[in-house]
Amino acid sequence: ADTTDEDIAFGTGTQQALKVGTAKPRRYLLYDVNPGEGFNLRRDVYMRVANLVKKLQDHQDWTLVLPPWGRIYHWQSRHIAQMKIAWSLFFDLDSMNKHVPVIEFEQFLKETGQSKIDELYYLQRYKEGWTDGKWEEKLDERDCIDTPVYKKDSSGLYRGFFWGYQDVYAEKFKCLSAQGFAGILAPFLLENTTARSVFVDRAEEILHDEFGGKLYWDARRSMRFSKDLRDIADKFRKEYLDSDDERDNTVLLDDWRDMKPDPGSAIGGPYMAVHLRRKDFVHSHKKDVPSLKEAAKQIKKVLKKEKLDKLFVATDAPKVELDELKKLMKGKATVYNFEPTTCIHEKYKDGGVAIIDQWICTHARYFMGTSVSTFSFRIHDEREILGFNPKKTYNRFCGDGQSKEDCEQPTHWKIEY
Ligand SMILES: C[C@@H]1O[C@H](OP(=O)(O)OP(=O)(O)OC[C@H]2O[C@@H](n3cnc4c(=O)[nH]c(N)nc43)[C@H](O)[C@@H]2O)[C@@H](O)[C@H](O)[C@@H]1O
Repeated sequence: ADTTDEDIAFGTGTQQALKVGTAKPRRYLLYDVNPGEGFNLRRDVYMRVANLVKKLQDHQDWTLVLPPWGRIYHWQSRHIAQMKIAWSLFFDLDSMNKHVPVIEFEQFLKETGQSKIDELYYLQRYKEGWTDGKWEEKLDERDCIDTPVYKKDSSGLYRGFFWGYQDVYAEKFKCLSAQGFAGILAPFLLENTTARSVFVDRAEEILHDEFGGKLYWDARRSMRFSKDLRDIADKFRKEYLDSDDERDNTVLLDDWRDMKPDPGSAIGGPYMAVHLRRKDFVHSHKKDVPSLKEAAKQIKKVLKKEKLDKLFVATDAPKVELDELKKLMKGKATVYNFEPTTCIHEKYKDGGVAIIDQWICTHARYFMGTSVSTFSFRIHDEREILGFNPKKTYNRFCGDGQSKEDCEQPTHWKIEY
């Protein structure tokens, strides 16, 4: 079963001498997420798929192809080109590669020398929902529930958005009803198909194999931000917030696998940071998202308790709201927010600016986020990785008039090393 094309070509007599030729050819797993999802949920889906690749790697040589960034609803700066963005603009690919092999989509095109994806599977739920009210893991080829976003052209090839690469097509397309953990796809990919490149779209349909387990955290820890973005954020910390890694005890070792700080060892810079998610959250999470007046009240309470007088605000709020918050904080704290230069904004785009905000929040002495925002959750993880005291991390704003019991604080997820 392990015979490869090379073995056949060279015949069995030369097999001994050509051991090197017995390696199976590299297979590629591509994936994408529902277009409506935001940046930080997409990062979570990456981790699920990365750990699927980890599983596949036990059997065959699979490489994960990273879906170019673009067309994200929240990236609203229309004057900036925000398509076909490489992962390396945001993340440190060397770090990610220490967990599983990953390449950019353009590298995939180069390596395969064509614009073809062999097989495309579009994940969807089961039309009938759970059978007998029971949840079970299952995976089946089914008719598409919704009208497919990929269409057959006159030569029988499947065309679609493919991240804006117009030449790209898939040779085969199927809808796949999936209910279960990411690993459910492993037997399917190993046994039901021999295609060299397989694209799984709507990968958010599958769940983490072991949420909060060692592999979960390995994938998470490997997802370091790019050095450029960290440097910009670090410069801001130093210039405005009296914060640097030596003093704050947040030194980053070159290799994430070597990092295992004692919980509570990271002190952070002498400022409080908040992630104040506004826009759609103001309406969609009304109960849990405070008015600006209430937010200011809650911030002041912490500043007093923590004896801090600097506040860093990360927010998607329009300028008028931020100005209002600044007014409300007058006399209690100096308020800082990161405003990119045109050059930084154009180069690193809305995604990069958001990462800079996250990295500054990560290094604060005390952090308070917004309920159920994945943007805040990723800051929690980052602070956990650096070794902050969980009491200074897992905090969130409460809604106006929300009782303490109703304002459940975020869960503390401990790293499994
Ligand atoms: C309910 C769901 O909420 C999810 O949002 P949620 O988890 O907060 O978090 P994200 O999935 O990251 O989406 C929010 C996006 O808004 C921008 N944004 C939010 N807060 C900040 C901030 O403090 N600074 C900067 N620079 N940008 C911010 C940024 O582009 C970020 O990726 C959405 O992704 C889903 O589409 C859905 O709406």
